[in-house]
Amino acid sequence: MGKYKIKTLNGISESGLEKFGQNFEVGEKMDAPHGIILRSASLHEMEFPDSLHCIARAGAGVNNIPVDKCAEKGIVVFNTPGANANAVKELAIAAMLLSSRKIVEGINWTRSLTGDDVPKQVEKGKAQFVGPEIRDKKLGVIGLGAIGVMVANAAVNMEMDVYGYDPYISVDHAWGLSRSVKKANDLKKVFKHCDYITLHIPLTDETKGMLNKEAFAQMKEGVRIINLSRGELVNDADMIDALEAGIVSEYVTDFPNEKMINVPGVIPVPHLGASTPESENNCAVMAVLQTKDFLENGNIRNSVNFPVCDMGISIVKHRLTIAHKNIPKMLGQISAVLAEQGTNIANMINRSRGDYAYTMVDLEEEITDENVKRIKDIAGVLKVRVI
Ligand SMILES: NC(=O)C1=CN([C@@H]2O[C@H](COP(=O)(O)OP(=O)(O)OC[C@H]3O[C@@H](n4cnc5c(N)ncnc54)[C@H](O)[C@@H]3O)[C@@H](O)[C@H]2O)C=CC1
Ligand SMILES: O=C(O)C(=O)COP(=O)(O)O
Repeated sequence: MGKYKIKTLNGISESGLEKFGQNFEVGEKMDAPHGIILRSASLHEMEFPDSLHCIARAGAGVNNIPVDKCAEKGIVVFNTPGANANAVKELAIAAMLLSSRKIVEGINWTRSLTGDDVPKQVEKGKAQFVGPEIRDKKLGVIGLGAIGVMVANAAVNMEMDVYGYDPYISVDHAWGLSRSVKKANDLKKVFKHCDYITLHIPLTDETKGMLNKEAFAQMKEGVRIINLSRGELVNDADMIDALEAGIVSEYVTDFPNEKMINVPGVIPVPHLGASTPESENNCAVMAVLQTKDFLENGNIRNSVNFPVCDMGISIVKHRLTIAHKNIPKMLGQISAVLAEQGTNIANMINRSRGDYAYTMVDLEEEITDENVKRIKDIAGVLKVRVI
């Protein structure tokens, strides 16, 4: 076959793209791509061509991708877990300090000073920018994944009293969490006790609008809220009311919109969470290597809609990969087609995840086009590739 075609959306770091190598053609304009690599661009309105096998989000959040629609078409969606977590952790710490110490107002005021006695004006005027330290304050971390764990641990190191809430925490992340972080069994505990609350959860149907009127009503007066996760996790109208009422004293958001940018107490940041050279490189390298391994060998790592499935480098005549529904009799029907052709199966694995499954078959002989079509026609088969 010819070269694999990769379409890029958003600026993807060159240090990642160069890892594709000779077998790949990469560019913003690409007809009938086999893969797409992107950051935050929305794919919700995009029509996916039949050629498309995979989409890689160089980053964490996949709410810009119609993940279920992709699964239905057998398109594997990847992300790059943890690759930008340190960048977001550092901004979260900065955000807590920005929300406390009136740094932005102070800088803006200082820049407005004129005359030849600026040092004198500074000393006289600084009293208006007093703000509290974060040490000994209570911080609630909602979501203890790659970022939340790092933020919680860093806050412990800054001598904060940290509460963590995550009903779905993974074993690995639980292992990484400082023992000083207190477990909050419900959000009420976080809302009631915390002076700072930081969100590190994905945007899903469950989490949309999590911080709303009811939530604000339970919070400590003057709470500072950090949202480097997604704008829609917070109900904007309710946040504006909570700011006006003094329940929330400061709201740092990495996802500002036209309603919020000039509201007093809002500190709007232009989605800078992952904007460091280190995290842009990490994400791009991971997204590229996962895409390359999938297209060249059919292996799946870090997908958000298909299971982990890995048979190493393909060294046989042909490797067949089949994305299909997780329903009975699939393996039997696939192997029946191969048996009828008299083809020996050298190796085969099948993995499932929720409603979807993935099967890889190494064959010692070529499979005929007709038999590939027969496998494609099995009810429940979503996509078949011969590598
Ligand atoms: N501002 C930026 O540039 C960036 C923003 N993000 C956002 O941060 C989010 C988190 O990123 P990671 O920590 O890397 O993801 P992650 O998948 O490692 O962690 C998410 C955590 O949230 C937990 N969670 C899910 N639903 C929850 C709920 N209802 N209540 C409490 N916890 C819940 C999960 O169990 C998981 O531990 C991303 O989904 C993305 O939206 C991520 C990277 C950069
Ligand atoms: O990884 C994420 O979820 C982010 O929000 C980062 O977005 P970006 O890649 O900087 O457009």
